[in-house]
Amino acid sequence: MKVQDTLIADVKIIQPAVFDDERGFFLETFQKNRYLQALNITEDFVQDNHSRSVKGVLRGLHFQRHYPQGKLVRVVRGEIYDVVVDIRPESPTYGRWVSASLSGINKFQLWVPPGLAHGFLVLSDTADVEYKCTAPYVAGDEGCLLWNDPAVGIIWQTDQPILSAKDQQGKPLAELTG
Ligand SMILES: Cc1cn([C@H]2C[C@H](O)[C@@H](COP(=O)(O)OP(=O)(O)O[C@H]3O[C@@H](C)C(=O)[C@@H](O)[C@H]3O)O2)c(=O)[nH]c1=O
Repeated sequence: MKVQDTLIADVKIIQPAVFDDERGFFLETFQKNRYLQALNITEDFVQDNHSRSVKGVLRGLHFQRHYPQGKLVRVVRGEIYDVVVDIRPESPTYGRWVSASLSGINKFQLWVPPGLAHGFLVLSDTADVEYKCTAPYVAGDEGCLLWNDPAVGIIWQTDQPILSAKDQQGKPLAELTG
């Protein structure tokens, strides 16, 4: 596998080794020792998630305040524009964002370290997204950064995404702390 750095030091794009043959393909989507070492992950994964969304859905930008989750994200079918925002006030890249195109075709993965905000826009007719988390979901601990906060300036590929009621109430970066 190849691990690509991004401008947020801890956020990595992973290109797994894919073995194609006449039957189809095979890949390892996680292997504990290799991934923990390559991504500098110190915690175990304790939860796996799967969501399906239709084209134009934007989920995010989510984080948990007291129980931050590291997330290893991949797309089984379809394509997403996956985005991470550094919301750690003490970080040298505070307020910066990075993106990656993840699809069932490229099989790329994105490592989102604990404490950052994560979200994605669905580019294909539907997208099945699976991700491993280093901490369990804690309802009520969730925070939501406003997807189009001008202070962050994410370049999305739509200006009218389909949002949940919760995600329409996301907060600007400046209001997340305190
Ligand atoms: C995230 C989550 C949701 N749920 C429930 C709560 C709710 O009834 C329903 C849908 O929840 P949400 O609308 O929060 O789902 P969703 O918008 O897909 O939330 C996810 O978005 C992406 C971008 C992330 O990074 C994830 O960590 C998570 O926050 O599923 C769980 O039971 N466990 C979970 O881990």
